[in-house]
Amino acid sequence: MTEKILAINPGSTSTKIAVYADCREILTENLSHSAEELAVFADIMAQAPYRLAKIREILKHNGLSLRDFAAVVGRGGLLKPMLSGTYTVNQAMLDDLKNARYGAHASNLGAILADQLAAEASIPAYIVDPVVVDELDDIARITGRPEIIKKSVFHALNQKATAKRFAQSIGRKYEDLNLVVAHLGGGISVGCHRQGRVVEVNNALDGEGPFTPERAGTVQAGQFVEFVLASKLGKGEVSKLLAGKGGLVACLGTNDAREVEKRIKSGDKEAETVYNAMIYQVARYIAAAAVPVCGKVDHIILTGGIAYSDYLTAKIREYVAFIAPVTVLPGENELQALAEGALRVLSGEEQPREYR
Ligand SMILES: Nc1ncnc2c1ncn2[C@@H]1O[C@H](COP(=O)(O)OP(=O)(O)O)[C@@H](O)[C@H]1O
Ligand SMILES: CCCC(=O)OP(=O)(O)O
Repeated sequence: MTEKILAINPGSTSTKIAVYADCREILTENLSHSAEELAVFADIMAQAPYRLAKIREILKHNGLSLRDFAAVVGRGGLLKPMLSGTYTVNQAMLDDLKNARYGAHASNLGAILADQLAAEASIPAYIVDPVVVDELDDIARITGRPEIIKKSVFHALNQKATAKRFAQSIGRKYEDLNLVVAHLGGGISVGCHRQGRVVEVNNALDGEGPFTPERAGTVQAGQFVEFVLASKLGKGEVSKLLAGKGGLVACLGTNDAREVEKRIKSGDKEAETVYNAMIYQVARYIAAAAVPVCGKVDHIILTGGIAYSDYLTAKIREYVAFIAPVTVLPGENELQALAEGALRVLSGEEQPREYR
């Protein structure tokens, strides 16, 4: 029997949804939310009714009822560190997300929206490979301050789905390869996938890694402390300096890499200098991600929205081709990966995991 799945991927500036009949996509929509639209909400949780109404409109417009679905699946947000897999949305998870117990990010809405819609049709709600999938080697967790332990926060869903798809495309098993995967989007994460496990990756949300369209990435800690103390900003505002108002937003006033490239083409030297610096930082993190496998990288994969840029991918290739061949798989496979994760559970191929 054909199982219909509703997949929901809330991002910082968009809500992407898709409907799958088994693994076949029959509808996809990408709703952009402008900064002005979102500015009226006090925090991310307050956006839930607004985003929910938009999803309902799409379903109605396409003649779909929640009763048509076997399950709803959402992107997984900031929760406790978790193993890769499909999780049933439960009360413990909803409580942690609603209270932003492990931090606030748009992905926190994935389980909340999936749960609300699924409850109305008495069908299950799931999340798959949340941003807190943790497969780090223990050595990667240690920092020079014993009270600060590195956390794994990255584009786990797209990184793992893209890496598995790449392995399949070359007739190899994901678990037999050493891959470096760079997700290049609003946030950027660069992971070392050693035989099916992401043993090292920058924390994409928390001031670690290359700077990005909207994040500061790694900044020199001493200077940052001085700046924050002198600024007298509150916690929320300081967090925004790192994620939301950092990177290209801070340096060039836009989070749109396409706009930056237009400026470069029209001779804007400042845009060129900043964008090239971001590219250089991504390349450095790719080289660093070769360390856990002592340089024995089978392949480097560039993915995410900015990987559509020939300008950027050509420059990264130039920097890192000495390590391993580079393949560009632009965009993200997140909605498909969500649907596949739900289907594996519905078909009995995989047991859903429980969040405790
Ligand atoms: N053809 C393109 N060339 C360069 N940048 C692009 C292109 N298409 C999308 N982008 C950029 O990709 C970024 C968003 O990537 P995406 O992976 O969708 O983000 P997120 O990680 O927030 O889901 C934006 O900065 C956007 O400008
Ligand atoms: C929270 C880590 C994943 C991430 O950065 O997602 P976006 O790039 O979609 O903000």
